[in-house]
Amino acid sequence: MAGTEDHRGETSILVDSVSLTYTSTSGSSPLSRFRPGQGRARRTQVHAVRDVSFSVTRGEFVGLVGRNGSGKSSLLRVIAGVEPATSGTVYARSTPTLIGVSAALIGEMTGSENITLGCLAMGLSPAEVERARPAVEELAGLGAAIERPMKTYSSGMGARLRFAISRASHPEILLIDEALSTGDASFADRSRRAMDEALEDAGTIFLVSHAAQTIEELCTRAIWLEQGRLVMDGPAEEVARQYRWFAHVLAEGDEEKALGLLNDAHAENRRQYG
Ligand SMILES: Nc1ncnc2c1ncn2[C@@H]1O[C@H](COP(=O)(O)OP(=O)(O)OP(=O)(O)O)[C@@H](O)[C@H]1O
Repeated sequence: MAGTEDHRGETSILVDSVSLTYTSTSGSSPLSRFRPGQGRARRTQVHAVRDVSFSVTRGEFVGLVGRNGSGKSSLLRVIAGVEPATSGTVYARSTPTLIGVSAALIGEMTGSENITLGCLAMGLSPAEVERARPAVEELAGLGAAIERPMKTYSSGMGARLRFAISRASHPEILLIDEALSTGDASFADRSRRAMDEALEDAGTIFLVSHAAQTIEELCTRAIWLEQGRLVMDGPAEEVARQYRWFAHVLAEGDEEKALGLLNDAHAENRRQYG
């Protein structure tokens, strides 16, 4: 486009030694106060993200992959700024849009009304909302259900609407947490096109998924987390291949071998990418 500069290659996000520790209190029930010595609450800590560092440039599509509880969503929430890091810093060139959080939608309202609400919440003016509406409705692909209250939608339909709304503001940095896995095949197609457009805007996309295949098909780069630590950061195909092998070995019950693969991948990553 005339007059637009190509910003590809510029750093859009820098994650510098980020850790996130959740502290929760457990073991105290109001009734247990009747029994002396039993009412003391225990504080437990979960180290969800441990000393993770990387930088991402514009035009990159980064997949965060790892097992349940490996820290993917927590890291995404820190990048989005909805969860403060316990230590370390995230520098972002513009405000990242996290699907599902930015669009604070209301179940009693129709899909159409929620488009208005979600777009206004992302900072669009009423006129911009009306201009964006046809594209949002097309991407969400809900047909006549767009006039039904959102609480009547399946979780996949809700995810589609949130994804479509989040694209309306053309954010430079888009964060997606498993949204795609809830869509059907035709939605997957449309969302893929929407993501290609986002990358053409010289944007940056993060996608969280357990599925190595999704990461491999969509992303240019992948970051593999295990117990909050960065195991590997590299080309999506290579990371997905090694993660898939690790998950397979673990599913077979060979924990020793899985640990060996984890250590090898980590060592290889340090050797190649510092
Ligand atoms: N609000 C919270 N309070 C306490 N612990 C939490 C909280 N949120 C997440 N955790 C813990 O932090 C760890 C990382 O969780 P997180 O949701 O980031 O993992 P994940 O890789 O996204 O998992 P999944 O693939 O299952 O969604 C887990 O041990 C989880 O139990």
